[in-house]
Amino acid sequence: MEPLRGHTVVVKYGGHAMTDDTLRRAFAQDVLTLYGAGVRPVVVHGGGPQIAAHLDRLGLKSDFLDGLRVTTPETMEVVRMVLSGKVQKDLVGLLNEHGPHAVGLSGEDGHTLTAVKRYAQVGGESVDIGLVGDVARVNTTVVRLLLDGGHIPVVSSVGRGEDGQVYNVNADTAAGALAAALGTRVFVVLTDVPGLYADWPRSDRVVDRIGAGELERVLPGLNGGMGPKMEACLRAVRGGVGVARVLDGRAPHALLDGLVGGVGVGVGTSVLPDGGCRGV
Ligand SMILES: Nc1ncnc2c1ncn2[C@@H]1O[C@H](COP(=O)(O)OP(=O)(O)O)[C@@H](O)[C@H]1O
Ligand SMILES: CC(=O)N[C@@H](CCC(=O)OP(=O)(O)O)C(=O)O
Repeated sequence: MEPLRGHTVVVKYGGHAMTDDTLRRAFAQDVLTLYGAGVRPVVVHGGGPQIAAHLDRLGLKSDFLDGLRVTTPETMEVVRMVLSGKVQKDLVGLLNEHGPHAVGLSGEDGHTLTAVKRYAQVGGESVDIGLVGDVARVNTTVVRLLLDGGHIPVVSSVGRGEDGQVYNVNADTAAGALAAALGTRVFVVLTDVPGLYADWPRSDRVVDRIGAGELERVLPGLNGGMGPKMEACLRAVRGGVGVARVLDGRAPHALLDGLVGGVGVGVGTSVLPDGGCRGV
């Protein structure tokens, strides 16, 4: 952990690690261990399954295109409520069981994430998927204020457009953009697979490490949730992040084990910047 002392680490928290109670607690412990060791964690959380469950309860259907949820104004209300009002608050509560460490904010707050409408790319065509946003700009003022005040920022991936509209931003995208804006040494993405499969679905061999140039070449061929995830990693390392690590959040303490183990020890997939690894 020593190489990370005093450094900011952005962690995208999602997948199974978020729905299983034992894994949730292990994740919170890991974040607090990092914090206790002088690392400055920032958590950006997902919540796709929780949004789906709530939409279902309300009898609203939702589809995904290009790994992104088609978001009507009605869906957007649910996304905002579930992410900022439920998932974020539950996580902050868990992190604050032993002290007033974590503070929740949405990308809307303090113009942290300025969003711009994003279209899905399907078969070479741009398709309108409603109120889905990409991150056009990040304002790190509030996140830095919280970090400098000794807090753990917990950020929901909802953005505000310059048109005043609220946008649903994929959480991987939001996390990668925030990591790049903060210029962190490491960006960690917890997910439900061991890493990037080299030849999915034909094989489940995991890519140990991949350079930004190579990732850029394979990115258009990635589908499902892996597209936005790897795009976020690419954006992070191209934006100055030292290394992006995709780790299997189904393993308890994946975050701490991954960071302590370091790059290239067969844990998950590491995305390296063009000039080589500058992180752990
Ligand atoms: N090349 C690939 N490598 C790994 N997973 C892939 C790949 N292509 C598609 N996938 C799918 O992407 C999923 C991960 O994305 P997603 O479900 O959005 O994760 P999360 O919930 O962690 O954000 C995997 O469970 C897998 O089914
Ligand atoms: C545009 C878009 O797809 N937004 C996502 C936001 C939440 C998210 O990304 O959650 P996970 O990380 O758990 O998938 C959604 O509506 O599901």
